Amino acid sequence: MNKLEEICATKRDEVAARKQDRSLADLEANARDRSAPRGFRSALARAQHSGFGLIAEIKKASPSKGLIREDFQPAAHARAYAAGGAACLSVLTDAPYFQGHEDYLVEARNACDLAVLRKDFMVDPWQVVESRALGADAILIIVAALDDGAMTEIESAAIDYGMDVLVEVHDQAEMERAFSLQSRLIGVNNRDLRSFATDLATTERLAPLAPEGSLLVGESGIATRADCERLARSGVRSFLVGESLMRHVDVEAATRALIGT
Ligand SMILES: O=P(O)(O)OC[C@@H](O)[C@@H](O)c1c[nH]c2ccccc12
Repeated sequence: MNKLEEICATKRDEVAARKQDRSLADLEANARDRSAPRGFRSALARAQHSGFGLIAEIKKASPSKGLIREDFQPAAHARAYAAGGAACLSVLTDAPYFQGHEDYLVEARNACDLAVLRKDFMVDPWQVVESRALGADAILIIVAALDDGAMTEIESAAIDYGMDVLVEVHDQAEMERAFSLQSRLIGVNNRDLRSFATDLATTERLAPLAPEGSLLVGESGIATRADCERLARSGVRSFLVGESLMRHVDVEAATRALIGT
């Protein structure tokens, strides 16, 4: 079993346990009661029209690096990212591998007016309803983690709630599978979730293979403005950045230095 399969197996158990505590009807009522999602894709499109679109990630720890940030304060990080010019946020909610929590998403979203992606491993449409009930504006679909049927079902649930979907691919075969989805918001993960090796050339190689009209996001291993400029040369003007920003003492200044003009 590779790491991604292991994470997804753990997630399936977690979701089965959560389903015991929270009825779908209650979650649905909660999700429907919320005001409309904040536009995630539209915020990126706007930002990358005149500069770079940044999805700034709130990430406490990762399986490959362990604890990234000691003084972890989701609300303060969210405000610093917003002040530094991020277009949207991503918040890790997976606990076993990333030390994330749903509360971090709620705290971050309440602290600013940016649209927020729930960064977790979606294996069941039930999690989409849960995500909307928490307030998430967008979800992630990791193509490598799902078969075509599950991928489509999860996407349909998100569209049903008016949420945006970031479709994550890591190789050509996954990019080809992404064509069968409706979302044209495609993230190319430079990190191989099976080995955790990171290479920015992944985005350069896959960007030209994306469906017509896609908004592309370069994900993982991006640390400097030069990295953003490098990826922009292959037509990618939006980025998902976590660790390198989280490690700075002054997160707002680091955000501005990464994408500011
Ligand atoms: O911290 P980095 O190297 O800037 O990467 C951010 C983000 O791309 C990464 O956290 C990520 C990309 N896809 C994922 C899927 C699950 C968990 C995490 C991720």
